[in-house]
Amino acid sequence: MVDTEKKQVTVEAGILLTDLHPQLDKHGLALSNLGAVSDVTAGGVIGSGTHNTGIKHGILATQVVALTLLMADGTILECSESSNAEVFQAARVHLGCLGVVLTVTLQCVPQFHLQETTFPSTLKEVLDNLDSHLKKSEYFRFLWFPHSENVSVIYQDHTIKPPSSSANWFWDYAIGFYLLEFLLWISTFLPGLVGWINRFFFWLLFNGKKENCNLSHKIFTYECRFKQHVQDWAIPRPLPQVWVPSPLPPRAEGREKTKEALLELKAMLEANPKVVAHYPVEVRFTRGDDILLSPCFQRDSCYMNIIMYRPYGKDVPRLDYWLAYETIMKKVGGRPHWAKAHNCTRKDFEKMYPAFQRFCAIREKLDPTGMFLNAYLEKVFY
Ligand SMILES: Cc1cc2nc3c(=O)[nH]c(=O)nc-3n(C[C@H](O)[C@H](O)[C@H](O)COP(=O)(O)OP(=O)(O)OC[C@H]3O[C@@H](n4cnc5c(N)ncnc54)[C@H](O)[C@@H]3O)c2cc1C
Ligand SMILES: O=C1O[C@H]([C@@H](O)CO)C(O)=C1O
Repeated sequence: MVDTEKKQVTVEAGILLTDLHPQLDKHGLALSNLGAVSDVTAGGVIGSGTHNTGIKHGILATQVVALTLLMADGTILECSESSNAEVFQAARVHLGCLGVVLTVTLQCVPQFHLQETTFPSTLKEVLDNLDSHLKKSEYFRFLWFPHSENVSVIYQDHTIKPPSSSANWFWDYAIGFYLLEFLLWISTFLPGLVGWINRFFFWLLFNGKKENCNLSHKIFTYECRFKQHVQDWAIPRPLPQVWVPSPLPPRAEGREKTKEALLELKAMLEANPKVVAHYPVEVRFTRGDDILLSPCFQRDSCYMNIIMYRPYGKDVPRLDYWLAYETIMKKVGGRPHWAKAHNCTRKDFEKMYPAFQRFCAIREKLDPTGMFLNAYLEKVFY
C-alpha cells in the first residue's frame, strides 16, 4: 500500500525487494539505499542489519518508519517512533527473535537514477584521501585487491543522464566469472596462485575507467555470482570534532581506524605468505543510527567485507585469514554483521553493544519462553 503524500510504502515482510522495485517505479518512488542483492525480503534485510555504503545513509533498516509484529502470545504489536517506540528501536534489527514481522512501512524517495563510475587507484592514495573521496561521492566504496597495492574505486551519484551500460558478456562473464572460477579452483591446489590471480584480474578488468547509468536499484544491485564465505564487520569512523575557530579543517577525533585496520590486514598477509585472500576486500561507509543492535549503533562506521570464494562449491582453507581479520576487527572496536560469519558470543556482544542488555530485556518480555530462538541465537543471548 503506497501513501503517495508521505512517499511511504507498507509491504508484507515476505516481499522480495526485486518484486518491490517495479511497484515503486510505477509510483515514481525508490528506496534511498540497497544492498548488493535484492533477492532478499523486507523482513529479512531488517533481520540482520543489511547495509550498503554512503556516509550520509544508514543501514537499510533506517528507512523503516513502522512495522507490525506478531508476538509469542499471539497479539499483534504496531511499532513506530510514536507507538511502542522502545520495541521499534529493537525491532529494526530484530534477528528474528522478537516475533514474526508481518508488515514493514518504508520511507521512500522520489525515483532517481545513478551514475556509477569505477576507476583504479592505490591503497595508499585511497587511505590518505578517504575524507575527500567521501565528500566527492554520495555512495563511495572501494575494493582492495589483497596481495597488491591495487584498489578499484566506485563512485555512485545521482544523475539525469539516460541509462547506459559498459556491460560486456566476454569480459564480465567469460573472463570475470568462468575463467576466474576455473583459476580459483586451480589455486585450491596451488594457493600461491591467488596473489597472481588478484593482480592479473585487477589488470584485466579493473585497470580502466568504467561508467554505468541506470535506475538506482539497477545500479545498487549487482551479480554476486560465486558461492562464498564472507565476514563483514563495522568499525567506528571517528566523528569530526566540532568546528574549532581556526582555519584548519575539523580534525577527526581518534585515529582513522579504516587505514589502521586495512594496513594491519595487509601486513599480516605479507608476513604470512601461506595465508591467501581472494579479492576483493570491499570497504563501505555508513552513517550511525539509534537501532539497538545495529552494527552502526551510535557511530558512523566503515564496513570491511572480506571474502573467500568456493569455486564450483569447493570449500577453501580460510581459518588463518578469518581469525587474523577477526582479531584486527575486535582490536579496533568492530561489530560483526549479523548475517555473516563470526565467532562472537554474548560476552563479546555485551562489550560491543551499549544497549545489548536493553535489547535482551525487550526480547525476554516479548518472548519469555524463547519460542523464536534457535542454535545461533542461543549463542548470542546465553
Ligand atoms: C549474494 C548476497 C549478497 C549480499 N549482499 C549484502 C550486502 O551488500 N550488504 C549486506 O549488509 N548484506 C548482504 N547480504 C546479506 C543479506 O542482506 C542478509 O543475509 C539478509 O538478511 C538476507 O535477507 P533474506 O530475506 O534472505 O533473510 P533471511 O535469511 O530469510 O532472514 C534473515 C533473518 O531475519 C529473520 N526473518 C526474516 N523474515 C522475518 C520475518 N518476517 N519475521 C521475523 N523474522 C524474520 C530470519 O529468521 C533470519 O534470522 C548478501 C547476501 C547474499 C546471499
Ligand atoms: O554479502 C555480501 O555479498 C556481496 C559481495 O560480497 C558479493 O561478492 C556483498 O557486497 C555483501 O555484503
